[in-house]
Amino acid sequence: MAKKRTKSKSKKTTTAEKKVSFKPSKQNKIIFGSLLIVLSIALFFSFMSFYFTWQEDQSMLSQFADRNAQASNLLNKFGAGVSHFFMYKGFGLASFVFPFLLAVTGLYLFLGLNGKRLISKWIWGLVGVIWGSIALGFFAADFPLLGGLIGYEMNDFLQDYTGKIGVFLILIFVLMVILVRLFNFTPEGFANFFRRQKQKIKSDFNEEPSIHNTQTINEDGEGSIELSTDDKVPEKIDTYTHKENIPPLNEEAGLDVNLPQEEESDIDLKVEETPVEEEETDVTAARLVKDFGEFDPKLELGNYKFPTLDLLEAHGASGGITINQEELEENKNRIVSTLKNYKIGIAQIKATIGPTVTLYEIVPEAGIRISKIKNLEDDIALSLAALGIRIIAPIPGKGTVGIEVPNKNATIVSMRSVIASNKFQKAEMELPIAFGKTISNETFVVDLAKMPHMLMAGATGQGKSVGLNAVITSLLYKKHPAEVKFILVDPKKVELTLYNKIERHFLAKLPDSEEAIITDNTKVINTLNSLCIEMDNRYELLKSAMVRNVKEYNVKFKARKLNPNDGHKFLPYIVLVIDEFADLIMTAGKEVETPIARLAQLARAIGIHLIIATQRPSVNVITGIIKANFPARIAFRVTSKIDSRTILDAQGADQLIGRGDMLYTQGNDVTRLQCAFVDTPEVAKITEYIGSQRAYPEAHLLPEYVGEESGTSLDNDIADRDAMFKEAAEVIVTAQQGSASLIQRKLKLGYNRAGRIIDQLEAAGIVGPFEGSKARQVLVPDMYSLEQLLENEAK
Ligand SMILES: Nc1ncnc2c1ncn2[C@@H]1O[C@H](COP(=O)(O)OP(=O)(O)OP(=O)(O)O)[C@@H](O)[C@H]1O
Repeated sequence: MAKKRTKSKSKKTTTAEKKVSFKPSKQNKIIFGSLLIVLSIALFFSFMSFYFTWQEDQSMLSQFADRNAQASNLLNKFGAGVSHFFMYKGFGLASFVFPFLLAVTGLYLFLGLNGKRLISKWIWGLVGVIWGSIALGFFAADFPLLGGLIGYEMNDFLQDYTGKIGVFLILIFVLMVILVRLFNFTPEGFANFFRRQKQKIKSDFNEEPSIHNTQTINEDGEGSIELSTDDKVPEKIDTYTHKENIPPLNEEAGLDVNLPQEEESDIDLKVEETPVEEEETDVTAARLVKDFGEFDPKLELGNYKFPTLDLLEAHGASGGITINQEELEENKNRIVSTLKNYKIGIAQIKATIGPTVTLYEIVPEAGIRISKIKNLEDDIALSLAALGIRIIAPIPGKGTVGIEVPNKNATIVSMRSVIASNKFQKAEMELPIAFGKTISNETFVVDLAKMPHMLMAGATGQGKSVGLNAVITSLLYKKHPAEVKFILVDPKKVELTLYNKIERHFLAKLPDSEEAIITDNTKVINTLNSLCIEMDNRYELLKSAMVRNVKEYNVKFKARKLNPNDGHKFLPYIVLVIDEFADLIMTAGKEVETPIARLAQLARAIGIHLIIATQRPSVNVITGIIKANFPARIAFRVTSKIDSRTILDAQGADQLIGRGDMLYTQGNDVTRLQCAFVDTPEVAKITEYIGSQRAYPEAHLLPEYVGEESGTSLDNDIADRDAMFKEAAEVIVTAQQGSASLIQRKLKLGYNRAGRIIDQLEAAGIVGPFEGSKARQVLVPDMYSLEQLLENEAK
């Protein structure tokens, strides 16, 4: 019932929001765009014909309503009237800018382009109209139609104050502003342009010899290669040959004389050309951004609404912590008297009240050894009759010793309160996670992208699943579906199933799998290997884009500096969550450890982050290699000191009180936190809210991974070989790297075909057998050996 009610509620809100939205639909944009284009054509023809027919049509203007009266304008009375208004009474010749602006606006709407730049086009257009009409206003006495009435009046008005020369200077200044702002005019650019023109004119005198020279280069072997690249940039050839022709020998155009000089001029040429080429890509990108705006990855789900706060419960803790003064005093007195029993004097004591634990910071009297206090942990716990006492001696960065004492009545830290906190809302992080609150009741927000991977462990029932939900929820509240994708592995089959509803928004899966959430351990191996392929692909993309990490890559892609035709695309973050990692290691063992370690080592730069959770924090699960690559670790309560050491390399997790009480470390410091509580019904509501919105057609697809068992056809039948077999073999041998993704990339093939070719290469003895996530060994050392091998086969 309750679910139904929330469903209908969310439906209601979406329809209400739909009504309020004034955004025109795509169809309306096309219709309106076409109208503007037609109108602009009509205006253009009206204006054109106005110049020939205006005198005849003068008398028509007063007879607009008379159906029998006809005007000579191409668009009859409409054309005559509108043109009279714009051209005669308005801005004269400059009015032609209006049909142009209307046409551009119409095209933007018609093609559904991003209209951000349109406003500036209109502003500059209007500036141009005013400038033109004032400038042409100078000729109003002889040709009144050039500047129109407004142009004349404005010119006259300005002349009354500044005189003719003054108006002229003002116009020159405004022209300068237009040139600089609109056309990026610079004195150097102007000089370059002038120089280029000069060279062009010079070369026109030497046309014949220049043809001669190009031919010489063509005949030369190397020359022909140069030419093919030059073809794209014809200017290069021109400059190249023109420079050639500048020497005084132009009349004879002796080939031998000219060629050595080529080298000399080449140096000049390179110095000039290189920056121009660099600028070219930047200029193209800037032009694209100007015309279409920055690339917006969120556009496809432009109407996506982030989950609202009211989907989360306050858990009765919105008012903050209730301080029990008596409890505070009592604990303080007990601590002081216990220490006194052991002859430890206290100079000062201070309490910081957290949601579950209160920290008593003491400054011992001079001469007291800190280790003495540390050893009294159990005695203090006994005298306070409380579980979960932890002594931090000394507190890092402070000259004090901390004693953490659990509160009698712990306050639940609701997910709602941490999500609503300023710290989270204003967090400028790539993947912000609001874990909960610290001992001083501050919201604790960290960036998963910086961690860059996280290990979460704790005995059963201590809050691990809630912790995982808190992490995922944080990201769902902050990230658009285009920006982050989750891969969820849930061997328990019940913990993460709720996220099925957001499969087409936020989840990623293998192309051939039905379920996005992986519950079968054997399938995890394929997913991990596929992620390794994704990682390799992403590294290739980063390399070709010449950036160091995914953030820079996406910035460059958004600025349209990377061409999607070269395989570039917006790269969302991928977060792999594995619940019950111990279970996975038990069933799949080494096979998963290797790709996980590889991902953990290399994936940070390319936006793949791993979160693994386990309730069995033993050394054969959390192995050295895993630990080394997971610097961010979270420990919920564990049963033994050894477990605590396995997770954190420090004790303390055994002294936690459970129910979300946790220790977090990202290197050296260990922070005690109360994990935010998000209950299953809340997660259900959030996923329902997201799931009911428009989604992508399917879950984000990971690269296909062809496992060992699928490469069965190892028969070495030459006739059955792929048409690209030889090319692929050459690629593999040249690169000395036997990977299907290399073939895929270089030969632009699908993964399945590339996989088949790799199998055929294996059958032919060119690459070695499958070696998990590693590339196969290449058995042929060089191209010569390859040719011989293939020739022998053919015999
Ligand atoms: N942050 C929290 N605040 C308050 N209570 C919590 C918190 N986290 C967990 N709990 C309580 O502890 C119970 C168990 O939590 P949870 O299901 O997350 O444990 P778990 O470690 O995942 O257990 P298992 O390993 O069996 O899945 C919850 O039902 C809840 O009542």
